[in-house]
Amino acid sequence: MRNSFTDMVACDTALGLIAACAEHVSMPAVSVPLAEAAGCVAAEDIHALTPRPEADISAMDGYAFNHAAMQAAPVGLPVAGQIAAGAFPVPLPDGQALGILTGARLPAGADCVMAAERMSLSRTGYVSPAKVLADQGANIRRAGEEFSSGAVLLSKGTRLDWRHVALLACQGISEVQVIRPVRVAVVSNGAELATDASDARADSNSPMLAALLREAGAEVTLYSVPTDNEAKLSATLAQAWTGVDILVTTGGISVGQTDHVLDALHGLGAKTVFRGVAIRPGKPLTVMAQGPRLAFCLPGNPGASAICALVFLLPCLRAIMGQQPQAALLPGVADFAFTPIVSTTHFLPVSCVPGANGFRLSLLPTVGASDIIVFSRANALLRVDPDMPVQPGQIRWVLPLQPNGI
Ligand SMILES: Nc1nc2c(c(=O)[nH]1)N[C@H]1C(S)=C(S)[C@@H](COP(=O)(O)OP(=O)(O)OC[C@H]3O[C@@H](n4cnc5c(N)ncnc54)[C@H](O)[C@@H]3O)O[C@H]1N2
Ligand code: MOO
Repeated sequence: MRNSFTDMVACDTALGLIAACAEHVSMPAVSVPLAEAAGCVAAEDIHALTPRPEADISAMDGYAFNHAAMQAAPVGLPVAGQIAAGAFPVPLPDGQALGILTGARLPAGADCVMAAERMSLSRTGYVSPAKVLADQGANIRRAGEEFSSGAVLLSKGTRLDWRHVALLACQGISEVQVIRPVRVAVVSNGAELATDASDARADSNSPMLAALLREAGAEVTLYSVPTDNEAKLSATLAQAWTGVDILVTTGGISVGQTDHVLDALHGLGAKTVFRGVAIRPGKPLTVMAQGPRLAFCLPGNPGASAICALVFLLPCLRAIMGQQPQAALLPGVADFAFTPIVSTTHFLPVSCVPGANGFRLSLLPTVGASDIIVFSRANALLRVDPDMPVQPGQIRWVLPLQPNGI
């Protein structure tokens, strides 16, 4: 089978087969300290334990008083004391005002707060509005106005970031149930990766894939097999696949005499999910499975490896971790034409920059599947299906390449 692409599948067929495999893989929930939860995926819906604010509180540093009492007091109300956040206040004494600080709980009996700079304080200790009396209820943040107890704060499958950390921290939550990160082993191979090879090449795919996978929330272990020896490759693949959820290989899957990855995986009992995809670049992409454990065999050409990881591997990872498989796409207006070759889905690195009518998409010059630098010049990836040639002026949707969007 190694030397054949006769059973190559279409792009969407490959995505469908991967999605079906991902359904058989599930990650257990684990508890992590909130401080370490950014980047993890929530394993359950999280509900508010308490309303926010928990009680009626002051929105200003100023004075709390009873509106009717202030209205009826020609020289204002005597200030009986001060309430700061952190202490439970005594009820407002009848016919008096209390100094109050931002965030402090409103004392029973008070129904209005005015900012200190809008009040006059007499030498005798009476406080009154400097100009106009604020409305009843002014400057009070009501209990539960942001959310009530039991409200859904975040849903299962949410990838946590600083926003969710703040939300959970305000509830006093210090531990979160998250989906255990998918464990991935990345194995590069090839005699040219040996540092002492007479024509040595640097391994750029392993660090690239590790960075992509870690960004997506995976736990990554790297292995290198800097030789074309099939037995050594097989031994490392067996070791790498033990205890991980996904094995990722890069290189050694085409039709060359030294391309041993697929045979080695067969030897380890793996079955082919698909061999080859009608895409460019990335045609040799092959996925294999052994029970619920998946092996993504990516091409060695760095550009092809990156695109296969972005388009096929990361959606699988997200699905396994309970997230939407497809990352959000952005619309832009193409300023170029591109005609795909027959029956082939192309992936084009493009630049996506703000223009007069939304984002403008421009094709970047590339030398093809081996190109690395084009990904530093591009900030998005455009999928072009065989029946959807690109025309200038057309709106097309692109996948942002940077983790924080464009
Ligand atoms: N007769 C054919 N030859 C090739 C075909 C084909 O259909 N018929 N397909 C081509 C395509 S498309 C691709 S893509 C490559 C994929 O080949 P492999 O996956 O077997 O990759 P290698 O041959 O091992 O390496 C290709 C290229 O990539 C470099 N490489 C490999 N690993 C790394 C790494 N970890 N970091 C950086 N660069 C790496 C390697 O040095 C080669 O230059 O096959 C075509 N050939
Ligand atoms: O598809 Mo290969 O991945 O063109 O270089």
